Amino acid sequence: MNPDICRERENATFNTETLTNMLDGSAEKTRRRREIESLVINDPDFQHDDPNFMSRSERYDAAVKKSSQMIMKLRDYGISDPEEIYFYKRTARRTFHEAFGLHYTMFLPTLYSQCTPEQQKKWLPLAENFKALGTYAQTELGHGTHIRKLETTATYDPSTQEFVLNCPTVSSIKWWPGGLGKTSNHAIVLAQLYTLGKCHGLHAFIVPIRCMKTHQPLPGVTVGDIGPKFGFEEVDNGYLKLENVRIPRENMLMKYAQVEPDGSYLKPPSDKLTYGTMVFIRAMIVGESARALSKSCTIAIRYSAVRHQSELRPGEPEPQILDYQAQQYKLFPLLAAAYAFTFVGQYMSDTYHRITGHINQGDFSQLPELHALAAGLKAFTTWTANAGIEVCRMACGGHGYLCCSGLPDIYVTFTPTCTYEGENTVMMLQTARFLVKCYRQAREGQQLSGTVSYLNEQQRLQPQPVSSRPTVVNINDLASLVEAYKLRAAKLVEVAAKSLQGELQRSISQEDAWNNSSIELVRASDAHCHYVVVELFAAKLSEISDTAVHSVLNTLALLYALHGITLNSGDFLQLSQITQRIKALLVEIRPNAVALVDSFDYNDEMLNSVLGRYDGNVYESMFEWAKRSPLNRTEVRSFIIFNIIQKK
Ligand SMILES: CC(C)(COP(=O)(O)OP(=O)(O)OC[C@H]1O[C@@H](n2cnc3c(N)ncnc32)[C@H](O)[C@@H]1OP(=O)(O)O)[C@@H](O)C(=O)NCCC(=O)NCCSC(=O)CCCC(=O)O
Ligand SMILES: Cc1cc2nc3c(=O)[nH]c(=O)nc-3n(C[C@H](O)[C@H](O)[C@H](O)COP(=O)(O)OP(=O)(O)OC[C@H]3O[C@@H](n4cnc5c(N)ncnc54)[C@H](O)[C@@H]3O)c2cc1C
Repeated sequence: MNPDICRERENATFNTETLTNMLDGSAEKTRRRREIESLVINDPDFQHDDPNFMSRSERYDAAVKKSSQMIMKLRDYGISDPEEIYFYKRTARRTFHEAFGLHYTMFLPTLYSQCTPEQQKKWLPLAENFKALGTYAQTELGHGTHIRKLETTATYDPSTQEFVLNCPTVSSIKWWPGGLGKTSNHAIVLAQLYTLGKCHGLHAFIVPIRCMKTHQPLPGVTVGDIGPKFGFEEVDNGYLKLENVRIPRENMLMKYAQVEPDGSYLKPPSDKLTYGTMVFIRAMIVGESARALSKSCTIAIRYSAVRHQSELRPGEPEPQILDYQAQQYKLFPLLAAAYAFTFVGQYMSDTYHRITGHINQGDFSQLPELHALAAGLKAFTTWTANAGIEVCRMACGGHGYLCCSGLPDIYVTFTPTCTYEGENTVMMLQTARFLVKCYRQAREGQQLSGTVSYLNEQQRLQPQPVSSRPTVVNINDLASLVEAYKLRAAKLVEVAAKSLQGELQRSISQEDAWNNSSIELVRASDAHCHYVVVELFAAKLSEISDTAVHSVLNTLALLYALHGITLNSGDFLQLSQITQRIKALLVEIRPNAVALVDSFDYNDEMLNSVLGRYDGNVYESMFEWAKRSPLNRTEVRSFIIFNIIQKK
């Protein structure tokens, strides 16, 4: 064990196991998680070479093999709890995605949430036993964001009681769905529903695309892989062109909307229920932001504890780079954000399941807030985590640029979360739409609830414009900082609403007024989400009984809130002493930095990083890793070069 990293652990002021248990929910949950992870770690079937040493085809084949092995092994172990399956799979997958990913994350959830009981009886056994392997085909070449304009059509033929699926133009070709290129034999296809000559908008259909016996594309189906991407090497994101493909009427997901045998259409309680799977994934992505950022912080902070570089005081030994204030200022606010997003991810998942429980009982009243919250927090946390992973990579110097650091793979795998499942700017504008509506309701005296109730508060407190109020902040008191974030959010929502109003008074259209206020609208959503994150971090602290853990997390929460103020000082009165206070907090966190990342409890196999190894033996591991590179398997290439040189 590296002596530096041992010393770091001796200096910690709290028990990492206590914090790990808190993050897992209990000591028993930690035990069980580790037990499941060890099933993968000790399984020779999952010991393979680094995918970075493989070609794309080899990586795809290895990923499909691993997906199949996981299915068999989970059955053999009798692991069926979704959370335990997730622990098992994320340990086996490490940083990488899997070709079956969309089957689990979107195909199955869509069947669960949008099929009638009869349809579930038919499709769930097929899908749960992987006979029907599916993806979620919504995006087309011409449209990803604006789904009301998707062009694929599903036209009902009452004479045969079938839907005819068509991609009428090049721009209507389905493009991007994960697992579509080679893996899936079915797809949930989102298409414009036409029946009795009328278009009823976007609906979901189960479309067989490959033969379940031969895996060959079915008649009328053109399907394939869209080619190499920035990352996601294991995932066969694909294209799908449907030409007069007929499916039975029963293949339209009819929990909410129906087409009768004669072609008559029964409308759903809300036309946004078809969008439900996207809300689910957005809500879950918040937790993924926490995991990507916490893994990156674990790697960068452990490495910074063992890396010695430069000279702090002449004549003294080279210090650990973690002792540089500049290095602490890069990493510790991200460490604080990783903890904040971990708690927000838990809140978002709980809120999603609570509100969808009400929706399943027919109460749709909280759907707008769920959509706004999931959209905003997905955008807010992925933007922060995406930028943070790059900061962690660069904080590791040249070695951070090596694949064996794990950081390039974390980055290229995580970064599309800012685009897919709702492009982040578009998501922030969706949240803004909800906030402006709530602001107007508060102005009219309506009582708001949930995360927007502060808009009532600000109206009641003082009627004059929020933006004119002084901001007095006690920078050592988290409750006071939460108030500052609340006031900032209220102020920026008011600025955006007033911008819209001003544009409308110039008598331009609602749509142009909206577009001309987009900058304020996005900033209002960002401020709202930032307030929600700070508020939830503070609320979590009140649940912690262990004084040592409470103290270290309180320090992190203060750092997160104060650092956020310096990043947005234009919105807050710039409090000159904040920078000094931040410096003092960095010093406070320094002795606990390694223990704080240890508490995330990532085993080396999952972290997949020679820089972030638990034992800190970085250099030895890097050299061993490099020697395994395929380029080093033979000397032939240097022989070729030798020949070229001889010939000159
Ligand atoms: C941007 C919008 C939301 C706009 O939708 P629209 O129908 O044009 O609605 P609008 O006129 O803006 O607003 C009308 C109204 O619809 C509401 N609404 C919008 N979306 C939802 C929802 N999901 N749940 C509940 N309500 C929703 C809005 O809040 C509006 O409500 P309001 O009228 O203001 O009361 C939509 O086009 C959209 O969601 N675009 C993003 C598409 C997307 O997320 N694609 C993901 C494809 S799958 C994928 O990427 C997989 C990733 C891979 C992986 O996970 O591994
Ligand atoms: C790795 C990956 C996996 C994917 N997997 C799937 C999948 O499994 N299934 C699936 O159906 N799709 C999938 N997608 C597609 C993904 O959902 C879309 O790419 C995403 O929804 C963004 O849509 P777009 O590509 O059309 O971007 P665009 O909307 O064209 O975005 C381009 C720019 O236009 C801006 N813009 C667009 N509309 C507005 C607006 N109203 N106001 C302001 N600015 C706007 C955006 O902010 C952005 O800056 C995947 C994509 C990726 C990268």
